[in-house]
Amino acid sequence: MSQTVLVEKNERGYMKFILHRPEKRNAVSYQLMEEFEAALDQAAQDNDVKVVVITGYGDRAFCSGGDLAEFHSLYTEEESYGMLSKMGAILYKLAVFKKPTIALLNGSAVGGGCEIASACDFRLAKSGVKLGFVQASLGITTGWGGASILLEKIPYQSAMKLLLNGTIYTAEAAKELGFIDEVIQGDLEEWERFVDTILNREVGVLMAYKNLLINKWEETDLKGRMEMESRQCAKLWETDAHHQAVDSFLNKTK
Ligand SMILES: CCCC(=O)SCCNC(=O)CCNC(=O)[C@H](O)C(C)(C)COP(=O)(O)OP(=O)(O)OC[C@H]1O[C@@H](n2cnc3c(N)ncnc32)[C@H](O)[C@@H]1OP(=O)(O)O
Repeated sequence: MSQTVLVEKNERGYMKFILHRPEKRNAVSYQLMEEFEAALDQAAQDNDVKVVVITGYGDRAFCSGGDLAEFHSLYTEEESYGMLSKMGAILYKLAVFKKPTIALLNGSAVGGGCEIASACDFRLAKSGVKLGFVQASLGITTGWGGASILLEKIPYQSAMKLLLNGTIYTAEAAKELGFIDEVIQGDLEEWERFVDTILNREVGVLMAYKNLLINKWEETDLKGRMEMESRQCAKLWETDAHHQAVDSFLNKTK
């Protein structure tokens, strides 16, 4: 079975996680969850790593969210809660990761792909990339805690617009809403300029600032709010509206 998260360490002081399921547009499977969590642990323990960067393999997708085919076998509230809370716990770990994190949107970010991006400290996107919290159009909500995290990061009017509409935005429109920090024109490798200054800072300084956020989120029980979000999503998961929407995606004719 091939690796679903490629890990590259750069001598400049960052570690890149590359979501690697191109035939599924880098959708999140159980295997990917395991490898993603292991990569986070590896980066946390490596003192040379100052920044973690998450991106997708290829130029089509950052991440297309949960693997709709693999997770379609989860039918009931309880079955889906197991999967949702598992990835939710990993995204909490990403949100409270002790060093700065960046989502580098090389291609489409849909559904849970936007939840992963929300859990990072910064979101950079290639010009023209499409993204959206499409869960509402599938009869569910964000289920990995992504809305609770998003509400911590951008003005609530913008967050509610992204979540309630459940539609696709361009990177440029998402920047207007504050979701994307920088749109990269031309060569995606230009993203490195964004971290030039940060990588010159002492790791202790980076971690101390991050710790301020982590303390706040511990005090305001971000973890509990994310678990509640997974529970709410699980209730919607077992509705006909959701199962029909997923059937329709999986049975689409090209
Ligand atoms: C569980 C937490 C909440 C969630 O994440 S719910 C899932 C939300 N995600 C979606 O609805 C994503 C649906 N996918 C898309 O909209 C598009 O595939 C996307 C990402 C814009 C990329 O478009 P294109 O580049 O044109 O690629 P495509 O549609 O032809 O897809 C290529 C192959 O990948 C597959 N794929 C894409 N997203 C997937 C997914 N999430 N789960 C499982 N399979 C997925 C798709 O079925 C297609 O497979 P095949 O080549 O027809 O066998």
